[in-house]
Amino acid sequence: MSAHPPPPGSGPEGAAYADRFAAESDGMAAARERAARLPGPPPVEPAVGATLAVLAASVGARSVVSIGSGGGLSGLWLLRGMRRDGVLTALDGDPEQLRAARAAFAGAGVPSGRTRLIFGTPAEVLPRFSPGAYDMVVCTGPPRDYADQLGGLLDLVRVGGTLACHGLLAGGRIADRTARDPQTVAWREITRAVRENEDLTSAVLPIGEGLLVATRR
Ligand SMILES: C[S@@+](CC[C@H](N)C(=O)[O-])C[C@H]1O[C@@H](n2cnc3c(N)ncnc32)[C@H](O)[C@@H]1O
Repeated sequence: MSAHPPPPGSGPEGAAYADRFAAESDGMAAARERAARLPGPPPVEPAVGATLAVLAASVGARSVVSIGSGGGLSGLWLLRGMRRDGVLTALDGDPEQLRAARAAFAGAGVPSGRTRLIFGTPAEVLPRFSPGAYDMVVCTGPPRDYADQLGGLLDLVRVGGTLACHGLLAGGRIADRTARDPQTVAWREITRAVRENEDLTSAVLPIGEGLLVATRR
């Protein structure tokens, strides 16, 4: 199938507008500043955060798992969209990132009972979670670190719930069939598994570094 030409308004100007449209709270701005001082990949762009919030709201999310808490920015966006009694479970393999996420949630006035921060990798932590018990699972870490756990992550999502994975368009290599670097290979595995899963309806949203979304039918 041939690709359509990009519509007017897409590209950098469209992306900048989408980020401006997604107004971040003071707590989010503080979390972004704190995250910028940490080593490691940057937090999600405002437009991606806002999309995560919309997805959380659209599934009436009460329970969300976030793989790769980072400094808590995506968590704050998710909490904005979740029900007021919802609980966000966020895990990260870096204690410094978890500390930053804890500070971000406290600084934004999030009641402590609404977040559960867990140190560990998906492989270590997933066995503790109940299959089918989550309205949404969000992955923002490097795909190599959870590609082999994708089945387990999908099992967490209830029928009608949503999986969102951020970063697949970073570097523009996924569409390049000759690209063989480990991150691109991991993204290919993830996108193929999601697209071929008949229990999922999926799409790629070209916002931020690319958001793969899939809803369990
Ligand atoms: C892009 S950052 C997350 C940004 C965050 N979601 C936000 O928007 O604020 C990716 C995070 O994944 C974490 N991470 C990377 N590999 C991991 C692994 N194997 N297990 C758990 N966390 C991991 C990193 O420590 C980092 O904090």
